Amino acid sequence: MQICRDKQAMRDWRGGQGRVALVPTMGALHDGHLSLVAHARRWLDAQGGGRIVTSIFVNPTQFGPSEDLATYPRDEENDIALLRRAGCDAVFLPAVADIYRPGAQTVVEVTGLSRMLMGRLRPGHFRGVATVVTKLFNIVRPDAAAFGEKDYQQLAVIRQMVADLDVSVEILAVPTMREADGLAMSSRNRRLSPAERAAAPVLNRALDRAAQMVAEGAGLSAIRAELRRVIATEPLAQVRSIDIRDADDLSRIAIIQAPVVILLAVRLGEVLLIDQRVAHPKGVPDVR
Ligand SMILES: Nc1ncnc2c1ncn2[C@@H]1O[C@H](COP(=O)(O)OP(=O)(O)OP(=O)(O)O)[C@@H](O)[C@H]1O
Ligand SMILES: CC(C)(CO)[C@@H](O)C(=O)[O-]
Ligand code: BAL
Repeated sequence: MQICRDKQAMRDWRGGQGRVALVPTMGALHDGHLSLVAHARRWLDAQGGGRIVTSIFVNPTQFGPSEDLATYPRDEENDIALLRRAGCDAVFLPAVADIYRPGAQTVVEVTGLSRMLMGRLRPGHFRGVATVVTKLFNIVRPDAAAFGEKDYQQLAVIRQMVADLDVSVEILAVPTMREADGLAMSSRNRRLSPAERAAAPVLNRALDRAAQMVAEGAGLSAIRAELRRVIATEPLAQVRSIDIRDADDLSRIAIIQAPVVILLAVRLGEVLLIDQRVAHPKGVPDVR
């Protein structure tokens, strides 16, 4: 596996390759990330083969001033070993100064989608994400890039950016990998205390219950109340946001007539966890 520590090394390696799929990450890798690598491999195989690049870059511009940039988990040695074992072909590990040159003035912002939901909780977050993903696409020039459905709004932002700016990268959406007790895998799970970790599967339990209610034809306010009730069974869990939106464009809905996405942001101690579930009302087939 080729290790590229700056963008020139990445470009040099990329120049000699054919088809490439990119897996953008912030490191501290877990099986969820490795499922993105496996998904990228299946996509490449279906196209006749190619190489996988995983990027590891804790992107400062997507963290707000009071967020966890300084404490974000980092584990480079283990990440490299995991990627080698997973059959990744190259890893891109740039320094912040290599990605953000002094005097840079240009940003990429998906205006509508970035200002709602997590964008309200984390102002500027999706501008940072869209900007760094654009830069990664320009450096690596991938044919496809894999993103997890766990970060549902991020996936929507990237899809919108790619469509709006005519970026010729195919976006691969990968289902959420979970621990045996249902907790969505996340690098931030490492920062949970044992008691917080024990409480954390409540997000998945609440989402299961809400999806069942959607299928049974329940209304929005009853589903929201039930989500709050289930989460309140764990006193350590503090709800930051509960949203039920159109699954395609994340727009607000008055009644549930089409597939919806249920989005949760819940704080456990210092850690903000997110999870989501797409749910289908009775009689509306899953055609997504
Ligand atoms: N459990 C998971 N299953 C599938 N994909 C995942 C999972 N967790 C993260 N991803 C995806 O991996 C990519 C990189 O995410 P990132 O490095 O931020 O990891 P993370 O575990 O989501 O970390 P964080 O704790 O910041 O949420 C994103 O596309 C994200 O959606
Ligand atoms: C897509 C991403 C790598 C951009 O920094 C990040 O937001 C993430 O890890 O999901
Ligand atoms: N997985 C999303 C990256 C972030 O929380 O900043």
